[in-house]
Amino acid sequence: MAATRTLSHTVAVIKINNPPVNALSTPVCQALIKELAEVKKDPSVEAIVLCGANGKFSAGADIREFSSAARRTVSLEDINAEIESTTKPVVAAIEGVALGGGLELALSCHYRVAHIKTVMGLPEVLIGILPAAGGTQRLPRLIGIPAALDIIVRGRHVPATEAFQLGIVDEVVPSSAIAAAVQMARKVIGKPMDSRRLSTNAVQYNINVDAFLDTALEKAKRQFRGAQAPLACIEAVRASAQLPYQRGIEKERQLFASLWATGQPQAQQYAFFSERNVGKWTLPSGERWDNVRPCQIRTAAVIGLGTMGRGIVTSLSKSNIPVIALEQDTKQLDSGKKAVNSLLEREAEKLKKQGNSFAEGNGLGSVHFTLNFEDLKNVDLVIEAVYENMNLKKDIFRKLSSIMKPDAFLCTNTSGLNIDEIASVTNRPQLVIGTHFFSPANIMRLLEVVRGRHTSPTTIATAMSLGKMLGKVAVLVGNCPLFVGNRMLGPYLEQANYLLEEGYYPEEVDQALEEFGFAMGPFRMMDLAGLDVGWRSRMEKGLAGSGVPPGTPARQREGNRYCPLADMLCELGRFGQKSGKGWYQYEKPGGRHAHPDPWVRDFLAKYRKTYNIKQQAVHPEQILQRCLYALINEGFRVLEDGIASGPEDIDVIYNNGYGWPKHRGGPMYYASAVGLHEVLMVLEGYHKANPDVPSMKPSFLLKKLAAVGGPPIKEWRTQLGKLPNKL
Ligand SMILES: CCCCCCCC/C=C\C=C\CC(=O)SCCNC(=O)CCNC(=O)[C@H](O)C(C)(C)COP(=O)(O)OP(=O)(O)OC[C@H]1O[C@@H](n2cnc3c(N)ncnc32)[C@H](O)[C@@H]1OP(=O)(O)O
Repeated sequence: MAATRTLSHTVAVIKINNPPVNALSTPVCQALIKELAEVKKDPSVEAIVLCGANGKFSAGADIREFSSAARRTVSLEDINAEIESTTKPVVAAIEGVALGGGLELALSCHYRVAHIKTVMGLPEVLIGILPAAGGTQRLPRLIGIPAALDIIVRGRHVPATEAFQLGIVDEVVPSSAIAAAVQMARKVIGKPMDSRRLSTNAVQYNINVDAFLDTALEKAKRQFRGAQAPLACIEAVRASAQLPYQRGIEKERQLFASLWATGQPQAQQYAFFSERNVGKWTLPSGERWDNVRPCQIRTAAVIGLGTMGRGIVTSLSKSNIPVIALEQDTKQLDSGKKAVNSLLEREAEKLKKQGNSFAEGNGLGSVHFTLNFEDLKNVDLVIEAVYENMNLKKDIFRKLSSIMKPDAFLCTNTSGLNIDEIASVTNRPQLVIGTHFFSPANIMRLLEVVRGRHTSPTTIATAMSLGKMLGKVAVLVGNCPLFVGNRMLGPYLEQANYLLEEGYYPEEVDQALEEFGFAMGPFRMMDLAGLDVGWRSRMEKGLAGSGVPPGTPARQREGNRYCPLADMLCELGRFGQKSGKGWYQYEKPGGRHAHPDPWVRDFLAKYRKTYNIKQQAVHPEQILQRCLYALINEGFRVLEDGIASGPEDIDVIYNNGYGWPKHRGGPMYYASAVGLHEVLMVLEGYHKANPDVPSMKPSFLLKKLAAVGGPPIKEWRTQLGKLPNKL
């Protein structure tokens, strides 16, 4: 039953029932219409309470229906209008979540009562659309333009206490919201309701709305880089102030239709479901997320309090897991402790602003700092987060192996080293796993969980469940050099470097990719990460520095093209932000504002002259194709090698760890949207002209998928089924 009805004295309680989140699917809407019609004409009913089953009001429209062949036959706004015009008072009893269409439904009720732990909001912008069931018109009428705009454009979840302060709900209760709503309904029977019908009110404001919204629009264009939904949200809110309600609704609908035509909602909704699907991992042996039980992690330890370790400690502590943080000497321990404390204070501040606080015994109090490995012996799980050096990591794992209790999980936060080699020095390779966090680890949502050859299904389940506890999106990947995200970054950065050789400047390449929607272009990103990191690794591999065999041409390694520009910068001490100079110049070492550097222009001009390279004209389209198709091609190789279980996994990794614009779905989704044939043609053309760049040789899988007509992304798995799976 999509909705049920009971009677409490003269109050009818209509309950939405559509597990797991009471989405307002077509059957739910039909049931609501039926129940409403019946209670309206039932003389024994004097008031109505609307609520959701299983402690959740509603997570809004059923997103799956948006793209399904069966188009909605019922408009949510028509139901809302029906509720609002009812002469019997309607009270929403909000528990758990009231999101999107769920909150819009509640806004059409005459009163709202919320349980104190509820969150509500209009998060449609995060799936590429705008609230299209009257939300953009009713919310500004209730709480004013600035507050409504903030909620709609950011799509943020508003806690019940804040919702009460803003006037979204009339009452917040610590116990049953349904019981409180029934009480309220009985109180308001017979009271005048005109002012409670939001659509009949005018928006109140004492600001210059146009100027305010124009500023918001400019800011959103900069902040959301090409995403259309935030801009449409602002225009819809403008309509609430300028137009009568009904015309505002028409505008809302028009904006929705234009957004849909951009293709961005489809990409963002694909990203939404991909994020949920990556948690449903399956191993070739048949073990899966739903048949392997994770172990409970009651205590954890982190080794190394550098940038990554500090973030990981904070993340664990924020999730109420007591942590032991270990460093090798007092100086590093003290500086790590100071940094962790300051991060935790910031987290506590954020929670305070949201009306929450750390529960007693959690947060700061749960971190114990130590120099002594023996202190770790009883924890359930340890995460090693020292710098990337195989010998150092092996030493630590040897030690852990002898100290830790036999069933403790040993995780390594490497960003690309071999998990099997690390596991090989332990007495429990089945309990060793890679947990690759992204910096800053207390903020970035991605966690690559890397399975080694001997890692057990229980260890995988535990690491994946830990990711969820930390509020991260955990993606299971196989063990290969650099895993998935960093491996794909290699060819992307390689092309960015080649573009500099050929005549482009760092700021031009960055600009093209930032306009595409990346949070940061490749050169800004390299400056932030530190150019010395890659340099050291290239030296270790004999590609740079004294390890290069004598007589090797400067722009060649092992017969292939090589760009030595980054090595040359490092030799000059230009390591990026940390040294105040890299691909850009900064106000000081550690400075964060990148300025184009005339020195770099001069350096590139001399370099081109030395190697007789003719400078080419700048084509932003070429920058995109070269960098993005190189990345995508490597993504296909990752799939071919069975390192990720599907294109969605890669897309989730890029959306959440590498600043890929979500409104473009992810690199593999983007390839399918551009057309696999088009991607293949560009790669083929480039590779024919540049056979010394092997990373641009079209992958077997791309060719195969293009040959069968470039099927939609959801059908790629049929081809993948025939390939090896290294998970
Ligand atoms: C031309 C096209 C025509 C289209 C016409 C449309 C007309 C438009 C009219 C009205 C528009 C209304 C706008 C909306 O309401 S859009 C929906 C807005 N709501 C959201 O964005 C909320 C999304 N959900 C969440 O944020 C979370 O799921 C949350 C509710 C907070 C619960 O989180 P959590 O407890 O972590 O659980 P999961 O995220 O794993 O979700 C559990 C399962 O539920 C599925 N789910 C969640 N929300 C929806 C939804 N709104 N519709 C469908 N399914 C949903 C989710 O996928 C999980 O499923 P599974 O277990 O199978 O993985």
